[in-house]
Amino acid sequence: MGDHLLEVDQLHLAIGGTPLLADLSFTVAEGEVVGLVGESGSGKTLTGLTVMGLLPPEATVEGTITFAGTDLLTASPDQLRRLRGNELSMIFQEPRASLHPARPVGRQILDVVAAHENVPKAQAVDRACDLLSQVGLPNPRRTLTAYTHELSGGMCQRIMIAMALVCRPRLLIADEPTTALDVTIQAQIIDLLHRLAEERGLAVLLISHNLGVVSELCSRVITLYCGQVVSDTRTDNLLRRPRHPYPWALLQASTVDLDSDDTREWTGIAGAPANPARPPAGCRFHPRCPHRRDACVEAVPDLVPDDDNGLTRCLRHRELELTGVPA
Ligand SMILES: Nc1ncnc2c1ncn2[C@@H]1O[C@H](COP(=O)(O)OP(=O)(O)OP(=O)(O)O)[C@@H](O)[C@H]1O
Repeated sequence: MGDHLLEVDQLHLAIGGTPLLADLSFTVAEGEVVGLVGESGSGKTLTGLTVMGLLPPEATVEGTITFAGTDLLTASPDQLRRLRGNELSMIFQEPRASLHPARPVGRQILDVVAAHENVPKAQAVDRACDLLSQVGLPNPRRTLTAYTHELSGGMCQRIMIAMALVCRPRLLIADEPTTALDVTIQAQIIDLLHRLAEERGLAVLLISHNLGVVSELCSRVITLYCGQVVSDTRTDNLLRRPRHPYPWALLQASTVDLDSDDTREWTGIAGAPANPARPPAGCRFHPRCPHRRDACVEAVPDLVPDDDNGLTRCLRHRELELTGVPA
């Protein structure tokens, strides 16, 4: 396990005494592009914020988060600043909300460059232009003088990605980076992330509820349900033959079609998501699971190796024959 860039182990998170993430464990290797999926409220964003150390003061965290060999939960403030400022970056769903509306975007990018690199202004401008070209923005010098209201959502997201790249991160946590964008622009942002991952060896943790996005970009998918990992497996295996009834239900409920350009968002599955503050006894998914047995109500399943070299949290994962989506 030592060669993982990020290793989250038995993470428990509570905010104001309310448990929200439970026994969460996963890894991301150097250069790996991994999806983190689940319905709204399953804990995806909180997982990203916990790794970034962006939690409110009333949060309590247990477990370990090791990034490039350093435990982020016990590291000194200096170490954390260095890692979180330089090697770890996060981008969010609403790029416009992350940018200041009354300052030219160039000023905001130059602030980030200045915070990371001690270079003269002309060189900082060159560096900002170079980053804007790298994220596919035409006419970077003109873009530097623009305000967010003059730019499209896709352009704002490219600018956020450029700002995340200033510090040459090894891991980018991208939280629903395409959700607020129309389908054509979504595809362009996915292509951009794909190119950056390949060219820079950048590891990406892609948070999404969109199976299409995840299947195009990610080699592995981690599925969260009610603050827990229920499945962690290669994307092709998940699509071909899910081992856990929750990702299976997500696939069935989705309009995933690997040959079409539709938005491929899942349309919801029967029943309401369980509340991590008051999780059901036994398997947290059992109240919604069409495959449950009495044992599922009583015993808490562990996340265990499955027959695909993945991990599954289901007592019945070896006996269930769940169908995926056509290749
Ligand atoms: N600061 C907070 N204080 C208390 N509860 C919170 C806080 N932030 C999030 N939660 C709760 O934690 C749970 C997980 O939230 P999170 O935002 O991680 O979900 P998500 O999977 O990212 O969902 P979405 O797709 O809607 O963004 C939700 O029930 C949410 O209401």
